[in-house]
Amino acid sequence: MLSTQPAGIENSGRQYIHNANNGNNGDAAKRSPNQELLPLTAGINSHDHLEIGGCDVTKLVQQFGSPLYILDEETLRSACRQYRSAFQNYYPGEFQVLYASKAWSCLGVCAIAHSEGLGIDVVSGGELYTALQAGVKPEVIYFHGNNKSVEELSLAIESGCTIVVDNWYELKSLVNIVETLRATSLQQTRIMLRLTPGIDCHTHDYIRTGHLDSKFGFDPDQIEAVFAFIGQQPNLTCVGLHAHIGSQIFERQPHQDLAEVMVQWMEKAKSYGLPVTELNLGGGLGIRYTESDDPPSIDEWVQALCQAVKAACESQNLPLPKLLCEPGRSLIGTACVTAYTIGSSKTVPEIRTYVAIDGGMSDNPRPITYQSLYRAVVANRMSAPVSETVTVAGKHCESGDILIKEASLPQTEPGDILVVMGTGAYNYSMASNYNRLPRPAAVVVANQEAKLLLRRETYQDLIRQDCLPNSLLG
Ligand SMILES: Cc1ncc(COP(=O)(O)O)c(C=O)c1O
Ligand SMILES: N[C@@H](CCCC[NH3+])C(=O)O
Repeated sequence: MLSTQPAGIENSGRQYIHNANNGNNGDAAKRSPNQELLPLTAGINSHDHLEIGGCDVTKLVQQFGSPLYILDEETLRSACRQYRSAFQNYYPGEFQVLYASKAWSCLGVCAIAHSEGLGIDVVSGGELYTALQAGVKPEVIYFHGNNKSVEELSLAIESGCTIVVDNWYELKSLVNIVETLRATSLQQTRIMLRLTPGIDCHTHDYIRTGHLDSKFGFDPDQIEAVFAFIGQQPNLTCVGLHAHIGSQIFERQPHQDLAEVMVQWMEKAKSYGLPVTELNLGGGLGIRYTESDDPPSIDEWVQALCQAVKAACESQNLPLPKLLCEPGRSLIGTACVTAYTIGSSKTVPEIRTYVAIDGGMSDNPRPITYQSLYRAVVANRMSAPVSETVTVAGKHCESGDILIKEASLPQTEPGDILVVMGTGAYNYSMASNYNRLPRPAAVVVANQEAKLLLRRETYQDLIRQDCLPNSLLG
């Protein structure tokens, strides 16, 4: 077995692998994954290679190919446990943590989250199907979305999951569908209502959702009419209210404000006779993508949320609701890295050096979409001194296909393995086949073993859906 140095060692002058500055580097269970750059099990082995889950990253690439998503099971499980234990510590009522599977929906990830006692937030028929196929119980699946189709709503009703109703159009369609389905079988359908709370937060415009000018949810001026309407529906049980204000948030105040506003709406819903007992305050806790990112820990975030809900309920004299939250990024973001192989490079004198990798915007569209920042290390020479600032470019036919504009790296050469950190959330799930690149494989690593989570796509996969009418053949 290879000997391993802890990844938290101070590594000055070398590649940046020092994890969070929270003083807990030795004890993985206490480190909040969202405050780290690398997965909790990251280390350097005696070959000077990056190791994750006891697996040499360079060898994983040899075995499974490149690019490769590498998911550290311990980091994901630890984040799930930290969410649940924080609720146990700070919330005297019932609670349920959901994994927002939009961050990365696949069978293995849903199965891990579910095995840790988490439910699943889904936002499409495809995500719902994936969660069900992973063995997730419908009682802990919550179905979101601002334009669910009739087919999706029917699937949701038949599965028995809870539907988070987003707007009037959906509510009225739901009433009709439930009525039709009821002729054949059917219990009451559990719904929650998504409200637009009018709360702002500091994050990228595209990932803010709780401000008034948002496509999601019922506006405050519609809510009472919605409560009255639902009160008349014999087949729908409105069990609670939901709001989500945005993603990659480092402040705690917006969620505290949200708790206060939502508890007031709970009280109002009750005054219309709705049996609301559940309150879902969404996700949104940010993660550390670069050294300057400083999110609160999972524990701190949950504590703030719980205290705000308790205080609001006390002041309104309301019983504590069953409290739900639905984080995505802070559960899985840091648990995964992407390993690429370095190929060509190009120096534009006095401007920059481009170093190209064998993936790019198709496996990680976040930099081109949100100007997101990432950090990387050369995994096959971990103690090589950092000596240059280069621009890491993808291989797509697109000038904006730049993964990292200014990466501090040792001198690189073709064949080096570049590991980009923090790629667990919204990478695979937003991946595409642009330029007909096959999507990479993903492995889950633990205890020196790597198992396939997603097979690498083949060229055959790329044309699987293509049709070639005879009339087009010459
Ligand atoms: C409704 C809803 N819930 C949960 C999430 C998960 O957010 P995050 O990944 O920031 O925790 C999102 C994404 O922003 C969302 O839109
Ligand atoms: N896709 C976004 C997050 C959106 C969250 C969903 N509402 C990101 O990559 O940051």
